[in-house]
Amino acid sequence: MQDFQVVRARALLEHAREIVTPDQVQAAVRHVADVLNERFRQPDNTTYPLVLGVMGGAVVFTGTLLPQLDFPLEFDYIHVSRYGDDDRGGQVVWKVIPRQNVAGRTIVVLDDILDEGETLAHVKQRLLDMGAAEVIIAVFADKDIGRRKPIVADITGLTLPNAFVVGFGMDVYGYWRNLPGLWQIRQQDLKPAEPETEYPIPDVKAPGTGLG
Ligand SMILES: O=P(O)(O)OC[C@H]1O[C@H](OP(=O)(O)OP(=O)(O)O)[C@H](O)[C@@H]1O
Ligand SMILES: Nc1nc2[nH]cnc2c(=O)[nH]1
Repeated sequence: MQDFQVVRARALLEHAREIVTPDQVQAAVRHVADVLNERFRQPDNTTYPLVLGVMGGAVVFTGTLLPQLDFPLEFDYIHVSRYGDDDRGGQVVWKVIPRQNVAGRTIVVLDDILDEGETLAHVKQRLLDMGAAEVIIAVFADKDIGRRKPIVADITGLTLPNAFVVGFGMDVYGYWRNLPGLWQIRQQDLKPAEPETEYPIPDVKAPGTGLG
């Protein structure tokens, strides 16, 4: 079983293409840090933001970014998943909800990727419903999907083409969150879409045919 995992993980990466180098990744994180520092480091700033990393994908982004922030902050995480081990999004599932009282506070939400935007739109709305005064969305990457999204990030590290990527916290079927750069997975290595459930068409006879 473990052999299978290793072989499958390696095969996926063998056919993948690096589209963002580790240096470019670090520059993107630096950019997000610079914008946040500019926003909160001013001497007259009295806001003590609650920074929430969206687990699991944001774990690497969060761990890289936090030591680059130079203002007082409180950190915690929330855990939300929409893709599970799949390469297509489904329902937003909350695994850990915000534990602090967010009412009246400025919240900075950190996530690895803004793709269709469903996850972060949902997270932002929930925080606002809980009384947050302000929700700032900072993403490592924003994917150019060629259509409108339900949310726009306030701070973006870099923009990606419309392809499924892994690395820097992002996984394919659970693999390769640990890569320091971003890799595009070959399209044919992604699972085909689930076929629509097909229901048998009932054999309806016209009335009066004498059948059935
Ligand atoms: O913009 P969307 O289309 O909603 O997709 C973005 C979300 O997808 C990923 O999470 P995922 O559900 O894969 O869980 P993970 O963080 O555990 O990988 C990623 O971390 C974002 O939270
Ligand atoms: N790994 C990964 N997770 C995602 N979640 C939403 N989009 C993506 C993506 O391109 N790659």
